Amino acid sequence: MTIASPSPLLALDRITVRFGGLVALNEVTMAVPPGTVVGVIGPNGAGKTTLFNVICGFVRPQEGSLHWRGEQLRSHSPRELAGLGIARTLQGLGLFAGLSVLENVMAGAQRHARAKGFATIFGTRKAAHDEAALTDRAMHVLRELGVDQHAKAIPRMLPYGVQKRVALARALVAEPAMLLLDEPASGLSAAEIDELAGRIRRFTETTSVVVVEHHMDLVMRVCDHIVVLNFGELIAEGTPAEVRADPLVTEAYLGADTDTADVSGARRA
Ligand SMILES: Nc1ncnc2c1ncn2[C@@H]1O[C@H](COP(=O)(O)OP(=O)(O)OP(=O)(O)O)[C@@H](O)[C@H]1O
Repeated sequence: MTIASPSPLLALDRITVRFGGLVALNEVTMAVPPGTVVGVIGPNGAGKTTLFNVICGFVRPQEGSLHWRGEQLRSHSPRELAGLGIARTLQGLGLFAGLSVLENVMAGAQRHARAKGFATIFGTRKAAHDEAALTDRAMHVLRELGVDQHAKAIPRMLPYGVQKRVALARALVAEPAMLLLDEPASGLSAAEIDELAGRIRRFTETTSVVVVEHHMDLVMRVCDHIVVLNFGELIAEGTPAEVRADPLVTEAYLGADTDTADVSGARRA
């Protein structure tokens, strides 16, 4: 498969974002075909988060266009993502502190239900039925991610890796056509990253995934296609093997001050 496959779910065409005089993204073009994992990588300040925010509708590009399922998104907002079939996890976990794990995940499902127009009217028999269905669905996703035993817990009392899975469950419960993951590996142990890699590959049975990630090992293992940004420019793209072999990519990472500068994809101890 190549990125030029017909009918991508999401297509970005020459997206340019400027913050004052700074060009955070310069004519970046990329596509996300159905059933694929697309990675966005690049050194610090390359424009990854800005790209993620453009897709989410947090940042409006000055130039260029986005198409979702062939239709142009002119001024979508983050609130409209669920209705489009897009779910996201953010760098911060973004879990509701006062809600249990199950309630957090149900909040994700309710956002989806509202977006689909199944408004819940509390106190009716239908509402009780909807509530039960949402609970079932939320429990099912928690079970799939191996954290259902924590359903009644308050998230902050749980290990960070478990909280990350809860945040993932909250995104997945909406049954998105596309899942946006911002640094899903950050703060996880090597064993947890292994598990996450397997899980992301399994997601492609039902959803496309866009992953913005510093952790090179994860990106190289899970992505079908990788887009490399540097100073807002798309400097390389291709399969993990192509990106790994691209001298421009190595050059961009040289001097990068993080331990993620190794683009060989070799696992670090
Ligand atoms: N709201 C903003 N206002 C001004 N400049 C911004 C804003 N957001 C990002 N930038 C700048 O745009 C450039 C790209 O930033 P961005 O956060 O997208 O990079 P990144 O690749 O996600 O970096 P990192 O890996 O460090 O998170 C940087 O120079 C950053 O300082």
